[in-house]
Amino acid sequence: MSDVLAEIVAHKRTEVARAQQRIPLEQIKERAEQSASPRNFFAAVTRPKGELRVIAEIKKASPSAGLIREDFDPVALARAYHEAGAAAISCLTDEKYFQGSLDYIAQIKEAVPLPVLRKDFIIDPYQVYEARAAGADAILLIGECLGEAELLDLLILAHSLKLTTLIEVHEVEHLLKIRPHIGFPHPAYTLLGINNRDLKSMTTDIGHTFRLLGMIEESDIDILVSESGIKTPDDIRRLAEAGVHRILVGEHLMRQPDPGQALRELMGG
Ligand SMILES: O=C(O)c1ccccc1NCC(=O)[C@H](O)[C@H](O)COP(=O)(O)O
Repeated sequence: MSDVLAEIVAHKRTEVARAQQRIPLEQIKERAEQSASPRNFFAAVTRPKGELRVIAEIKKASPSAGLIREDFDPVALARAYHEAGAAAISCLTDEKYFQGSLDYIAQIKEAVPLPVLRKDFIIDPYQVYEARAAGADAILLIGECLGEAELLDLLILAHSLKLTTLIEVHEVEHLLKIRPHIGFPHPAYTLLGINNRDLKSMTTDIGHTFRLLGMIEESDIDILVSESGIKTPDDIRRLAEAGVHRILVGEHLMRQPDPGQALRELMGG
């Protein structure tokens, strides 16, 4: 694990412990069970087959870039993304490193009909219940942060709560670890993400998706999401030529004066 990821994960453990003191596990479970049924994130991102679907990200800051957008209104951003044709929204909920908030999810869902991903560093079942209680439709699980048994436990829990899971990897060894579990425990709830961001060098390269593509079954191409460092219509054209039609874009959109217009241009007008 890179140093930055190790630091974030260590902080998450203390954050989860503190959250459990405020709201005990039994209580957060009850809240999760009482919350409205999730929107279908999986279907929004994978249908129609073979057509571009964009997960547009709401992210104020990041460890690699610092503050990305000063004029930050998550609801206005969600509306702009929806009007521009985003298939779904990814919302950073980590407070310390990304200046996000779990509260943004409910605010966004009240404003737009799109499904929303809780983009955070999930390492504990408590956070899965917390995500569902906050209104999330999907959660991110990062291969680099989780052992195989932990990953399977979290996948089973997410599925029992009807949440879509985006399992993301950067390193080949972690792709090898998760590959046998793609589609587990149910094929209509799991997406596979290749993150083009190298957290050791803090650089992005969409060539990383092309390098790992050969290790992915052709039948899984429709659930494959290329994430990070996507900035131009040409990036999207190159990914589409390789059969990759699902993408997640954050920083490029967040840096533009008009993120909705930037998304339209990125998607080819
Ligand atoms: O972005 C970072 O600096 C970062 C650092 C440590 C862990 C994760 C990090 N980013 C999360 C993401 O991968 C991106 O938010 C997401 O894939 C969108 O990427 P981009 O379009 O390049 O903003």
